[in-house]
Amino acid sequence: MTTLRIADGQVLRPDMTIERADVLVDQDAGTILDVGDVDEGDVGLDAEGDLVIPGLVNAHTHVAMTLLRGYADDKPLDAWLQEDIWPVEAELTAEDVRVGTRLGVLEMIRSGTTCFADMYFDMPAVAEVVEETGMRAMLGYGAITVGQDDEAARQELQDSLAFAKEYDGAADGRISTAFKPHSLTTVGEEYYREFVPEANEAGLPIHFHANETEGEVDPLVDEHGERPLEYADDVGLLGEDSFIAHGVHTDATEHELLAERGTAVVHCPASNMKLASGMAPVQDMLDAGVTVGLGTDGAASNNDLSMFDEMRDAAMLGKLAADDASAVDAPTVVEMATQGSAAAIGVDSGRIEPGANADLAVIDLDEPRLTPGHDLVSHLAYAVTGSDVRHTVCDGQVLMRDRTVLTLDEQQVVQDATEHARALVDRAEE
Ligand SMILES: CSC[C@H]1O[C@@H](n2cnc3c(O)ncnc32)[C@H](O)[C@@H]1O
Ligand SMILES: [Zn+2]
Repeated sequence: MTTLRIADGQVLRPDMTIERADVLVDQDAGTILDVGDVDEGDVGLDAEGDLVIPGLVNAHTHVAMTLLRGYADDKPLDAWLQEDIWPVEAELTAEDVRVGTRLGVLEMIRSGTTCFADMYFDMPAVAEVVEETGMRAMLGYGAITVGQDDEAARQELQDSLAFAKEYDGAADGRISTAFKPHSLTTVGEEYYREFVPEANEAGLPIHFHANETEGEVDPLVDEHGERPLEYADDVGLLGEDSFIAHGVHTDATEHELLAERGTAVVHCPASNMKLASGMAPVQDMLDAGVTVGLGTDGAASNNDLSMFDEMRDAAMLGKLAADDASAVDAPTVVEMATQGSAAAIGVDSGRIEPGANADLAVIDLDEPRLTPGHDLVSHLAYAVTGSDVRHTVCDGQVLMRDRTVLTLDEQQVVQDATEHARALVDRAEE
């Protein structure tokens, strides 16, 4: 057995306590073997003076949108998508998606994220990047039927199902998949009624955007005579493995429904603030027993993929939404970015315990901004930034050692992304 010992760090345990310990990893199985005083195995990563945390789980993103970072800002969701994003996305090639995904994965590895849930186009290209970079991911093709004739609409949903069936378990099990219709408003009811049973029969999780803006709720209520998530439940979308993105404009009835069905919510605070979509009632959801994870959404509505920024935003916005400074506290957001996100997307990561996936990040605490160290969980939520991450490990393999990413050529990735982004925008503006 090949092992990796992460020695002498301060380790964040699943109950949000911190203890000095070594972490021993089985690199063949990609799992954690032991946490404590471990003598066996050579020291693979020195973590003395560092904080060892579970790799962060970005539970909702569109990674290749890194190519559109800063392309269109300061608009609400509908105008942003329709006037700027969808026209340029119509010009995307599979190579653009590959290059943009490499840039996003580079950013994530550098900021301690080891797993992400992606919904986008050209998903085989995303899967290739996951395979080559050693990340873990939960992938799905985002199907949209509005504006399509019946044949094209049905093809969209078939494509989403086919990708999910073909790629589940790829990259030595690091890829899992879901059926991912884009949203409750961009996929017609008849298509949900036809294709959701097939996804359920195939045992596929389902992921979609829901209740993101106030403007989308009223038309859904008018059309279906019930709250959006009641409608989602009627068409079979709310299962135990399913997870929705955003859930900003949700009420108590919907929280109860989500908790009953075991459907998780992925909170995307930065995107919700930037697009002025609103403040999700996160503390209410948690109090109702809903599993809540955290996601960055795409880099064009954030504008980065750092889960540390997302934790801070979630804590700050959660307090404003609840009008209560004690709401969505530091341990809660750290739990959301680790165990909550992992549970939402169905991966056994997000906790440093024997048996769990060996997905870890090591944070350098030797930084004025992180001094003094009264409470390291508070630091994780409010003070650590992505650049404090020193080592990143996924599936037992070291992806970044001493701030050098080992599975990507950083300079090449940045150069390719710059060129592809420029050419993409030129094509769109021709
Ligand atoms: C069909 S692939 C995914 C699709 O979603 C778009 N998108 C990016 N951010 C958001 C958001 O906040 N709400 C809804 N849709 C979003 C992305 O640009 C792709 O077109
Ligand atoms: Zn999204």
